[in-house]
Amino acid sequence: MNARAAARAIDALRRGWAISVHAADGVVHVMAVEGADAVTLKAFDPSGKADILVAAARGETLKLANQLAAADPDMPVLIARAPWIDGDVAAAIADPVLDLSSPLKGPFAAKPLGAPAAAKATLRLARLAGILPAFFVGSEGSSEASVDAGDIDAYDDAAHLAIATRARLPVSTSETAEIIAFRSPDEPREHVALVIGTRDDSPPVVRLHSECLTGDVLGSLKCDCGPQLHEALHRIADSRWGVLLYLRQEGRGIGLINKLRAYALQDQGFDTVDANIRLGFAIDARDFSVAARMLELLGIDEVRLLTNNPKKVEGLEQAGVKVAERLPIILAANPHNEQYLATKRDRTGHQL
Ligand SMILES: Nc1nc2c(ncn2[C@@H]2O[C@H](COP(=O)(O)OP(=O)(O)OP(=O)(O)O)[C@@H](O)[C@H]2O)c(=O)[nH]1
Ligand SMILES: [Zn+2]
Repeated sequence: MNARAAARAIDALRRGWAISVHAADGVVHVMAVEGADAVTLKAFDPSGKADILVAAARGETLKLANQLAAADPDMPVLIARAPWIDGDVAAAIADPVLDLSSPLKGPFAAKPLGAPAAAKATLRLARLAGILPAFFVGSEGSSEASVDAGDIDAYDDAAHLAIATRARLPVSTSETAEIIAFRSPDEPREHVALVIGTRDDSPPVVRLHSECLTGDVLGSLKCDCGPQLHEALHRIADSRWGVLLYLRQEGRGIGLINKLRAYALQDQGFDTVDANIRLGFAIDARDFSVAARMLELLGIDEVRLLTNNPKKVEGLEQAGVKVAERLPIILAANPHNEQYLATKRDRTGHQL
């Protein structure tokens, strides 16, 4: 397994370059619909015959299903290219946010997938690259990067995460806090831990906070991230000792731009769960093994976890961290996040 190959493929996709994705059942040559322009598309697909690969959920909105959907509901859908599907139509196929402003014409037709495992691996790359899960699929041609399905899993593996550096960081809740930065050679996201208080043998109060640029930095009222972050720092500072893990898992792991696309869908009336599904992503794409690895590197094997999300407890325990206690972290709603919190309670099992 070669995480470098995945890194190159992700970089190429974000630049709009063609890549090939290999799996046991074959290979697909793809270019992200989102990254393509008239010139690059012409070079990739001179005769305008490249089909379009989309996530299962997007296929459903377009009233299409893959031939293997009965066995695997997550199986991507290959849309047959028709002469009227130009670059603009392809962009509208890729991006559900455009559904209201450019209603899709259709009818679309699904084609059998030549290499289902390679197609699924391609969609996993879309999430890692933070792009829409929609690709032109060309016939054999030159590609800028070549990646194997196994390489993609290696990229996501937290095993290579290591402590890069540490320093004192006085913060408003604790003048004696220490910040510890973590890095993996495989992928560019740098996670940090803030350790507060004096370490002893008791399990620390720990908060796993997933990055939310809009909530943490801009004071967004659409979610509860900013207030939860500050409340967590206070609760940790009031305990004997504790750790805040700041995880670079923006948008529950789909990236900032895709999260903002989910917000645009929320503007159209979809809730946070349906918006993710409509974009073609999991409801929650996070993997808490990164957090577990950070705790391991800090020498912590048992925690008192500040969360309302039972999946965080499960995720940590599965990754080998004992959760001695779950500490709720409940804050007052505001008119903009009332519905978001209700959806967390009713659809994602948060104990609110
Ligand atoms: N995709 C998506 N992500 C969102 C949305 N609103 C907030 N987020 C992201 O959700 C994450 C915040 O989740 P957390 O507060 O860590 O955890 P949680 O799952 O809500 O559980 P708690 O520990 O109970 O707070 C951040 O990465 C936010 O960017 C949304 O509408 N769509
Ligand atoms: Zn938020």
